[in-house]
Order: sequence, then structure tokens, then C-alpha cells
Amino acid sequence: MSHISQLSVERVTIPVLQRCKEERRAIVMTTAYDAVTARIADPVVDVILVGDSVGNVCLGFDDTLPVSMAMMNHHLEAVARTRPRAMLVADMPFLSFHLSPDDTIRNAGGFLQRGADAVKLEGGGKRVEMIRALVNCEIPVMGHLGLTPQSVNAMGGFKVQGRNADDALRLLDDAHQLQQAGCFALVLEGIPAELAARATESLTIPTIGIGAGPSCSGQVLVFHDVLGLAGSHYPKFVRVYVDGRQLLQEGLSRWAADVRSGAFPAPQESYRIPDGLRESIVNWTPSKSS
Ligand SMILES: Nc1nc(=O)c2c([nH]1)NC[C@@H]1CN(c3ccc(C(=O)N[C@@H](CCC(=O)O)C(=O)O)cc3)CN21
Ligand SMILES: CC(C)C(=O)C(=O)O
Repeated sequence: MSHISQLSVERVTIPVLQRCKEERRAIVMTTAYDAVTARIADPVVDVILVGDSVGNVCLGFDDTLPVSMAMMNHHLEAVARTRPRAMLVADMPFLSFHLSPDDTIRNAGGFLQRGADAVKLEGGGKRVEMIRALVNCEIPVMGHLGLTPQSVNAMGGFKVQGRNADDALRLLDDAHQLQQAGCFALVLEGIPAELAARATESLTIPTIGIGAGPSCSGQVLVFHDVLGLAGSHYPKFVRVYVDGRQLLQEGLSRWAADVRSGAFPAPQESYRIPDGLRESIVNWTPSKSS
């Protein structure tokens, strides 16, 4: 039996996500960083995020801070060439939305010109000015609150947020400021389930949780986490559905063994020359000069 849900070919838009929240149908989002992963994810999910997690997942950095606009554009272009039916969201990397509205609009507008449907950026009230500038230019913005990985140094590590009264109430206030500024959805990351539930029920826009409990309007996990292709240690909120590394390594190992035993390649995996040419190749001898 196939578990691949045959989603409609309808393109996923902002009104479609809004309807999901209103009708309590869970939104499913994952990451893709290239055409291969985008083609795997597209028939399965509602939203594809070209996340700045590309930095640690694909590029070998320890966190997302070294990720540049050039890197994001490179990966976004690869995903966009597959023309996904899922909504395509591009993640604004560290320092790409902090300097000025001008710079922020150019960076985000560049994402849309490369095929993104919307951008995502981290932060609360401090980012409202930039979010308003983007929304004014018809650039849809997904907010991101809680354990915002670009704040890893300020947070002193990837720590669950909103665990004391001040932080919890500030997060609710930030969520409403982002909605007011025009965000069409919010990612809530690494916060207590009860806090995410309160945010979700008090907002009109959908929330997409990652380590934020079951009451969000949807869930997001990194593609390589769900499929067991990331590192060896996963955050508590990850559920690994296949040991992708083991599975792929088994396939690769069978091929390597066939190469070493001579079983690969077989005649049907090889090319032949026309009969008339065979004789001249067999009779050929190297010239003295070569
Ligand atoms: N592969 C991958 N998956 C992610 O979810 C992810 C990335 N990369 N890169 C960017 C950020 C970093 N993220 C992280 C990384 C580590 C934890 C983590 O280890 N958290 C602790 C919380 C401890 C606590 O405060 O209680 C945990 O044990 O879950 C959480 C989120 C989420 N994002
Ligand atoms: C984990 C998701 C929400 C993200 O921001 C990323 O992949 O960069």
C-alpha cells in the first residue's frame, strides 16, 4: 500500500493555507535545498521551505549564521527550477533583513524574482519595520518566533524559549505584532505546547510548529531529519521515519561490491562497436612514437 497522499494539483497559495487553519486541516511543511529533494517533497507536502538550515545540513557549518544571500539564491534557484505545486518559501539569512528597508526589499524581492512565493524571517517586534516594508511591496512574509536559530549566540545555545512569564507573554505579544504587520503565517519553534496553543487560538493567521506541540495549524521538520539523513544527534522534537543514511549506504555498498567482484557492469550496461569496426581495433598496434 502506498502512503503517498495524492494531493490535488492545485497550487498552494496563501488563501489555501488560511482555509486550512479555518477548517482545522493540518498544514505540512518541510525543507528542500535542491531539485532532488524538492521533487521528493513536492507531491507530499503543502509548503516547501528553502531554509537557512542548508548551512548546517548541506554546507557543513555548525549553525546558520554563515549562510549568505548568494548561498540562499543558489539553492532557491535549484528548487524553483522544479516548479513545485507546493508553496515555495525562501528563508532570509542572517543580516539580509537587518540593515535597511532598502536592502531588505532588494534581498526579498530577489527571492520572488527567482521563483519563491514568499519569504520567511526570524524575530518579533524589532523586525516589524522591515516586515511592513516588505508587505508594502507585495512580498508575502512568514514570521518565525521562539527558538530562532539565528539568535543562537544571544540565547546561549539552541534552548527552548518562552518558559518564564515574561518571555511567554512577550512571545504572544510579538506574534500579534507580526500578524498586525501583515505576516500571512508564523513558524513557532521550540516553545511549550500550551504557549503555541494559546498563540494559535488567539491569532487569525496559521501557525506552523516545530517543537511547539500538537495545537499549531501545521508542522514543519527539516527534510533530512525526517528521513534520517542529517547528523547523528537530533533535537527532541524530531521524529525520524526512515534511517535514510543506512538505506542509501546499503544500496551504494551493493554497487561497490559488484564493482570489486566484476559483476558490474554487465553486457546490457555496456556499449558495443559496430561489427565492421571490431577487426581494425583488434589489429591496431601502438606507433613507436606514442
Ligand atoms: N537539521 C536541522 N534541523 C533543525 O531542526 C534545525 C537545523 N538543522 N538548523 C537550524 C535550526 C537549529 N535547530 C535546533 C538545533 C538544536 C536543538 C536542540 O538540541 N534543542 C534541545 C533543547 C534543550 C532545551 O532547551 O530543553 C533539545 O534537546 O531538543 C533545537 C533546535 C532547529 N533547526
Ligand atoms: C526548521 C525551519 C523552520 C527553518 O527555519 C529552517 O529549516 O531553516
